[in-house]
Amino acid sequence: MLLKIPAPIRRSLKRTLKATDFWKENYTILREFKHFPMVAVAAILCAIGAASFEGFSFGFLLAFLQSLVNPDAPPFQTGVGWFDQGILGINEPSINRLYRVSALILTATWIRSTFNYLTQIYTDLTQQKLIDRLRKQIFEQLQALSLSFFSKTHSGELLNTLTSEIGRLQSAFGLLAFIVTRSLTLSVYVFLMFRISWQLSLISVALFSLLAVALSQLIARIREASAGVSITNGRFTSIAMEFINGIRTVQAFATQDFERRRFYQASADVLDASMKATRGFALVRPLAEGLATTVLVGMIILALTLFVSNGVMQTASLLTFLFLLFRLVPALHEINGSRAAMSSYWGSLNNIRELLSTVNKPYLKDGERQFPGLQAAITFQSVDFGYDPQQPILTDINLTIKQGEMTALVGASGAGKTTLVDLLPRFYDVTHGSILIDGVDIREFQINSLRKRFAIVSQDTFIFNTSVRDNIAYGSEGATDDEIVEVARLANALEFIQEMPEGFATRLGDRGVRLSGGQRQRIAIARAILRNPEILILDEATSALDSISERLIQASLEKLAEGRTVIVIAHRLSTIIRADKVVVMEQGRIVEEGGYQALLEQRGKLWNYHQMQYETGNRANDPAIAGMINVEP
Ligand SMILES: Nc1ncnc2c1ncn2[C@@H]1O[C@H](COP(=O)(O)OP(=O)(O)OP(=O)(O)O)[C@@H](O)[C@H]1O
Repeated sequence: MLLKIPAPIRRSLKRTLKATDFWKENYTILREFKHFPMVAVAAILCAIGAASFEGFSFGFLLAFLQSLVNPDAPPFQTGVGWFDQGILGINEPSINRLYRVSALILTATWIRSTFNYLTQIYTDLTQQKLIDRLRKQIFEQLQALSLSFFSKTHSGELLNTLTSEIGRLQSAFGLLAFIVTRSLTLSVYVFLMFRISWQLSLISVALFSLLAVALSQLIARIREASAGVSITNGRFTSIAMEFINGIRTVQAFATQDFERRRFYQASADVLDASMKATRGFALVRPLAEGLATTVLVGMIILALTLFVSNGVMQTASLLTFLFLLFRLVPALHEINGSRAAMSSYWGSLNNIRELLSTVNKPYLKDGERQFPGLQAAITFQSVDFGYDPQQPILTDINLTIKQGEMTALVGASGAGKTTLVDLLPRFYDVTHGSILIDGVDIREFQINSLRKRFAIVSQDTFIFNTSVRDNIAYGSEGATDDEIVEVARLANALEFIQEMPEGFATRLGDRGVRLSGGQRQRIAIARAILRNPEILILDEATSALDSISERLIQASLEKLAEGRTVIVIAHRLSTIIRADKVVVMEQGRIVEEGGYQALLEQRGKLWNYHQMQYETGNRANDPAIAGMINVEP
């Protein structure tokens, strides 16, 4: 009959096994070692070297003690003739042998120290290389993910993973390396102890194994608590980032108290979670020390009464055994302490693993074909799309955008205009239907070859914290200074750039805080002009400009648009009067389509928008609009 293990013990065993199933769980991270195997192998070899020489020095210590305690006893021998004769000098007087052994102990100790030094160097190198690989892996992962991942994930949490969590993982790896090297030394101690007295060694190993199992329970708890530390840290970074990035809004809305409460709460949550992990962690060392000392004292008494008093063991052997045991106990403490500390990083490990995992994440599948350029037309065929597939944003979109024409999208805020144009450079893929370029589904093209033909000027231009020059040249490597000045002039940005303290070399600060909204937009327009795109998307490109700048830029945009395919989204109808086709959208559907003039004459949706802008006087004085209004209401 099979022995039935009681449920609580079974649970506890399972938990212990889980707590030690380190390799399986961390495969995503550990597989990175394959990129620098030699460094890792060198670290392990040096650790083995250090442990071996530690063993030699103890072996010689035994010989030393024997010669010291009992000079008349037969000399210590290894059994290797040349070594015993030439190095240990077994035929020499005992005092000479003592000198020789002392020299050997010293030599072994120095070699061990050299190996220890090399182990440290190679371990650090392995650690740095691992962290470097992981950072790059995360970067590649973030590059590969579709934008929908970013709309669902807090940027603060991602930043926390990429910086703090990676830092914590670095510490965890340092501890792992320490555990491996110490374990090697430990195994040498155990080997020597078995050589001296297998009975005493068996008892020691059994007692210390029990101690390790008892601690595993505690360590499993620390791991659970550390998940809380990672979560609260992520939330805290998110809130801190929002507070810093949104400081203008916070001050404008006088919400300092609200922000303070949020910030303080997030900080207190980190404190609570950290303390929960620390309470378990702090218990490990005293508990391990108390138990180990009890074992140690018990062993000494046991050895004295059972083995030495009846001559089973020599005093020199007992002394060496105890010396080894005294070295073993702190090494065990260090290993246990490191195991516990490593568990407190488990949450970070989990976090990084989670981010690197490819399961349940939105990716855009790259196509095979090189995009040859637009020849005839882009066609939307029964396209449906939703950021969340259950919630459609675009429904049954059928639209043809002809090469070389200007197509304007008009509609109320939230109608889905930006969403529609975002599908073209494949920021997102359609949920149903397809988008064809000259009859080929855009999913068949290599994403980057497609995106290189586009330039997008949008409502929220991102300005990098580099010089004006580099911001304009972003994405157009190799642009000359003359070209950059020329596009700045075309975008009506030259004047304000030249007035800046260092002209084109002026750094623009985080997110371009040194620029006005209109200036930012002009930089974006210059960037787009420089790209010389085949397909130009203008999403409220001139919305932040005053009417004089707008008209000036409108002229340059029109020049830029010549011979290109342009898709323009604009609330101000004056900017799309010259469009070849106007598409009116409402609630994710196309409700009207045709030439501007023809649509006005139909007196449909566009007419309503036109009327609203005209009647409210919004653009009443706009000569372009005034010129257009040749249809009586
Ligand atoms: N990243 C996103 N994740 C989820 N929903 C989104 C996202 N971006 C936009 N939406 C939603 O999609 C709908 C259409 O938004 P979209 O920006 O396409 O409208 P729009 O017509 O361009 O509006 P506007 O003229 O104000 O720019 C809105 O209801 C919006 O809330």
